[in-house]
Amino acid sequence: MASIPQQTKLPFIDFSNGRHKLSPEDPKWAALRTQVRRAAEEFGCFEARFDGVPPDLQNILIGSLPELFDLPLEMKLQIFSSKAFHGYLGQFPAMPLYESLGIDYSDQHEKVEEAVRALWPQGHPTFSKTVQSYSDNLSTLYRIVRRMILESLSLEKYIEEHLSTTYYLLQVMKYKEPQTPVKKLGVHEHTDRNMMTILHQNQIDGLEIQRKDGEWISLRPSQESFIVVIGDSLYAWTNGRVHSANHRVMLSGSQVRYSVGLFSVPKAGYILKTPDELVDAEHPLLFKPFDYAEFLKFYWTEYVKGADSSLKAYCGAL
Ligand SMILES: O=C(O)CCC(=O)C(=O)O
Ligand SMILES: [Fe+2]
Repeated sequence: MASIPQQTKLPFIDFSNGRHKLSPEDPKWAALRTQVRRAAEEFGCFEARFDGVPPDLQNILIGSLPELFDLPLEMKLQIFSSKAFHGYLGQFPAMPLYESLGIDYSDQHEKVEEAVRALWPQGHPTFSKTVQSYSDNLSTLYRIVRRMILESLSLEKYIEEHLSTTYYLLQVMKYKEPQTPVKKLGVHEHTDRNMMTILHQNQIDGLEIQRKDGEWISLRPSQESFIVVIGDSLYAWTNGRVHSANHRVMLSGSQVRYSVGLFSVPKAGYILKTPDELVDAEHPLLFKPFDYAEFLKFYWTEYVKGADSSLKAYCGAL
């Protein structure tokens, strides 16, 4: 196959649709779907403009993060969850700038209340409401992208199953100011393990995405934009038809960076299995069926040992 020169910029896809929710009946749906498929295949990532989350809501959420991260460490540790990578993460010697807090089922009122009460025993209605409605609004973009990818593979029949077997985790992140003109590590390079992640940041850049040819691109998303990242679970489910983007955070300067990620995560007990339609002589099965929660346990145990904790090491089929 002739090699196509790689774009140096991340694809930008505009999902904004005024007062109407974008739907498959919309005249521009098919053209957007082509862009999504191409970006998912080539980069595993793209910048999205989406007007389904009011800018105020984005600003209130990002604006509430200093108060949250200023809480004493003991309080933040309260929402440490038993699941690896959920709850409070931070104090890593290898990533000293990074701290994050995750709220499982962040589109559901009771779950958010429970997490918030661990931080503020009296409750914090503004924060709870913001988290929930941000997750709820942004999940629409997730559903649109997911539908477009499945349609582009002629696998519409799996859409409902996909949506009912994943849940949302909202992770908020803080990166301390590095105080240096030379870039310092915020988060080491990785692929996301879940299905898909939608990121938003304050105006401090730092996210970098690796192209398939190995080059790193520094992203400069506009203030209203989101960055959509495909994770290993969707890469596995599609038998490699979409790419999961390797990415990292590198920071310089004297300002604190805050970011927010909405992660769509397969529910525990659900067995992720590549549909037979995507397996043939040209596309041999890449991964055996797996339970995501079990994979995460494996990931964490192997990771702390410094061993290969990739999805391939866990359930690679080749
Ligand atoms: O802070 C960011 O923009 C990205 C963080 C990230 O890659 C992650 O939490 O998986
Ligand atoms: Fe990530």
